[in-house]
Amino acid sequence: MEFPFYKYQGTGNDFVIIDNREDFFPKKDTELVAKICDRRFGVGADGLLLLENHPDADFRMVYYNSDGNLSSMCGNGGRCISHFAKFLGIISEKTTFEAVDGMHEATVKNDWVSLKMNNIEKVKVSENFTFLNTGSPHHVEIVTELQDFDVFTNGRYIRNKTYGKEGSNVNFVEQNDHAIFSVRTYERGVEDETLSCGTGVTAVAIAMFETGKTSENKVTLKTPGGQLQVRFEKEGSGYKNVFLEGPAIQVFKGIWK
Ligand SMILES: N[C@@H](CCC[C@H](N)C(=O)O)C(=O)O
Repeated sequence: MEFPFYKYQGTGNDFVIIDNREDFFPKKDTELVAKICDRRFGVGADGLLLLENHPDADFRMVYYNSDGNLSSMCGNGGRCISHFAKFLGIISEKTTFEAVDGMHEATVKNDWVSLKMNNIEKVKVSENFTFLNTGSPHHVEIVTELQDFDVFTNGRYIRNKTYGKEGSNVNFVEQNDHAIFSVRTYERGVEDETLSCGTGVTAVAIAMFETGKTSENKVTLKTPGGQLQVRFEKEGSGYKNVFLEGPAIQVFKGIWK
């Protein structure tokens, strides 16, 4: 099977995106998705996204992790696929699309994408960490000397030990200033550190607000792949109007053979 694909990156979180409006892609072929995402035998990516038709929205986003399995929401993927929809001419500046966690709105201005995330209902604060679901599950833990921290070993341990079979993404954080945090993330389904995670930095911003590390509701998150912004409003015990903002870049187009 031969088909075109596009390579995208959003702060170094990289994706293969396929225009599947004609429904040709074998969606249950886990091995094919994993092979396309393989960095030696395939294109190489943290995940694969399908853009599909939707009866009431501009499009549907289908997200696979690089292990080939369908997963929960991907924030950077949502920003990249919105940029791709504009590139295809499906939308102009604003879009509404459906992902696995429901409807999302996004605004695309050149290579900058603002994505509205779902409301966050519950934030679980424990002594050493915070856990919340921003479309995907996230463990957030403050560490010292983040630059030298062993994200792979500690992230994998926490992912398996604390969260069992389902697992969780694991974010390690260091505060740089009142509303600036550095973040490194171990991603479930990639089973490695990625250069950035959109639902992860969203979780970090809210966890830092919830635990009083910042009183700002607009937070800058520095990841190894670049900088993202998250803004939000607190409502009761949850959060609404949560926006993830940053660059989304089309890197190249190719043909899968
Ligand atoms: N990179 C993503 C998160 C993708 C989902 C995650 N790997 C999971 O399975 O929970 C992002 O930008 O949010």
